[in-house]
Amino acid sequence: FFKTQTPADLSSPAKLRDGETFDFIIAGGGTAGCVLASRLSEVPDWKVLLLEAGGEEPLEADIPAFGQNLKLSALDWQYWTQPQNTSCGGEACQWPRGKVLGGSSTINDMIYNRGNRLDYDHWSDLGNVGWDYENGVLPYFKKSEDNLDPDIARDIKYHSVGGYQSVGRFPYTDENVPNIIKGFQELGYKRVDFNGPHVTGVMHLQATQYKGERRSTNGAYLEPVRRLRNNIRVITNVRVTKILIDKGTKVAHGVEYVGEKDRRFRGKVYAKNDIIVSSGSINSPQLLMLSGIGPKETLETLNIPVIKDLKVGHNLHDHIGAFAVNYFVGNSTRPNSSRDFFRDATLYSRNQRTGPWSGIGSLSVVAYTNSRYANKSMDYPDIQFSTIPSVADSRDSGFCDVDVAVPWCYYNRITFMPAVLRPKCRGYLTINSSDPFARPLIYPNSFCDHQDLDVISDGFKAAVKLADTKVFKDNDFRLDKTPPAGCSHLQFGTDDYWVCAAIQTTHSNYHPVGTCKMGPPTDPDAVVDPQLRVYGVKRLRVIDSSIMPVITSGNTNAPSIMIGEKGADIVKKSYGIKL
Ligand SMILES: Cc1cc2nc3c(=O)[nH]c(=O)nc-3n(C[C@H](O)[C@H](O)[C@H](O)COP(=O)(O)OP(=O)(O)OC[C@H]3O[C@@H](n4cnc5c(N)ncnc54)[C@H](O)[C@@H]3O)c2cc1C
Repeated sequence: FFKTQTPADLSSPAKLRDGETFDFIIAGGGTAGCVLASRLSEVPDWKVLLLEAGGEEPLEADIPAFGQNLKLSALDWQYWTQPQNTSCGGEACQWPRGKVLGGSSTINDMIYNRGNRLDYDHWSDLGNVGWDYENGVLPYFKKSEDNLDPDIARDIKYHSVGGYQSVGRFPYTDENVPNIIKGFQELGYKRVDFNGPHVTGVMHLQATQYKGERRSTNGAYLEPVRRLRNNIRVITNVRVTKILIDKGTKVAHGVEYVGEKDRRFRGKVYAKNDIIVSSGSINSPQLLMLSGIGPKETLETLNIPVIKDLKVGHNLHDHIGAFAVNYFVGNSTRPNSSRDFFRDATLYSRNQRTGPWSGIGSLSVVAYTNSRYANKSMDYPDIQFSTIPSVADSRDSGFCDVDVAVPWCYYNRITFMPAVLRPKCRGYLTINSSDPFARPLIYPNSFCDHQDLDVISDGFKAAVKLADTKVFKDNDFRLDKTPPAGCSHLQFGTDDYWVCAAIQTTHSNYHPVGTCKMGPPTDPDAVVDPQLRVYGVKRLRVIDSSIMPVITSGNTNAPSIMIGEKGADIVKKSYGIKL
């Protein structure tokens, strides 16, 4: 599935000539990289090169319900963590990352969530001048946004129309979605727009989509401009393997690249202005380390000459969830026959992107609540629920003979997955080879601190309460009390049971951040300053999700778009461009 690429895409590296010079080089065409390429190329005098290891975005990635099939496909770097005994039952956890134009915004679940205003005020309090909510980041969320839902867009303090990134509710909603929302409401959750003034509560979420099709940042920012502007070059299937930095002056002046499919294809390109690393939270730190920027001990062991000793790869954290609370759904949305399936295919393809394929099933609901540690008076919840659809018995799914996952829209079970929004634990990632094609080693250290287990346990308990609501009973949502492997000796619902279930069924929310931490000069762990410049190296910046000093309290795609937007203005300003 998703293995095909066009001949033009595969031959893209040949369009790059060894030794060429540009004004800016961006390493990585993901969420932030596409935003940057689009915004920097607004300056007609600047020649911008975007290098992306993956290929062009395939049409299949546009279908919302098919998101599950993108994981472990050729569009995914297919990372796995190192096994640790406090998570994923002691096994490696799956950490997908987009390897395609648009990066993770091309394979993600499209949930549009900016996080909490207090997250950004905290960044600012840490010394990151200019990154507070009201004046520092809200203007950039709004600059990017083209909100399609009039009931949300009318709140012009928080929302806007006319930006590159379309945001709105999916055209299709199945009958379970309003019932799930009602269930949360019965428990006292308020209906909110969590991208607006109030966060704690439940929302029929908005997504990075346009009329039933995914809008990655490639589709939103790059596609509309790349063929109209002759000062932007986009090269796919090329991996940046090293940043070229003068050892004496410590000035970054170019990059080495290697063809992703044909490694004989290689060369160097140069930048008159900045090199911008936008390779994401796993690959950005890897690229810096390969280039001599990182922990001295690591680099010396691998005989990589040290340019700058920095805590690259540290401060790794993510929203950690677990699959411990599942409900069978009375109103199964599975197709009864192949005829139903083809009806849905026709609705989607011929009927202007309508029908079940134009949505993501129960995943359209997000709710926020507080654990015992959160201050309830602050509207700063520390638990987020995702409502993940699945087929209870995939052998009975009608898809068993096909090598694809069941689309999100067909399900008879929902996992109410709480995620720890502000984890105490920090992990790290490192390299054990100077080969740029070797995989970095990821140590998330999830649930290393008991407080994180307490928070998720409070989330499980809150999710179980839904079973008592009238709407869940009336609609035959049945709590599945089957214990996860390794927990059957414990009584369902006890504290020990929840701790066991968290460790056995750990699930990343796919939001790793923090590995090239932004911080003031006084922060010994900082890799970039608040202008996103790498400490100790000139003309080198990191602009992507890896710079977050502390993870935002929500999904991380919208914040990565904001970082791209704000980063572009920071760069423009530093070169005297009037904004
Ligand atoms: C499966 C999945 C589901 C998710 N669901 C959601 C969701 O619903 N909502 C949400 O808000 N967030 C979601 N996220 C998280 C969100 O998408 C990411 O936080 C965000 O996309 C990160 O943006 P980025 O620019 O930092 O990195 P990325 O978007 O990952 O971009 C990095 C890019 O750099 C390229 N690259 C890497 N190394 C090199 C190299 N050496 N040379 C050249 N190119 C390179 C990569 O191929 C990639 O295109 C999800 C993520 C995943 C993986």
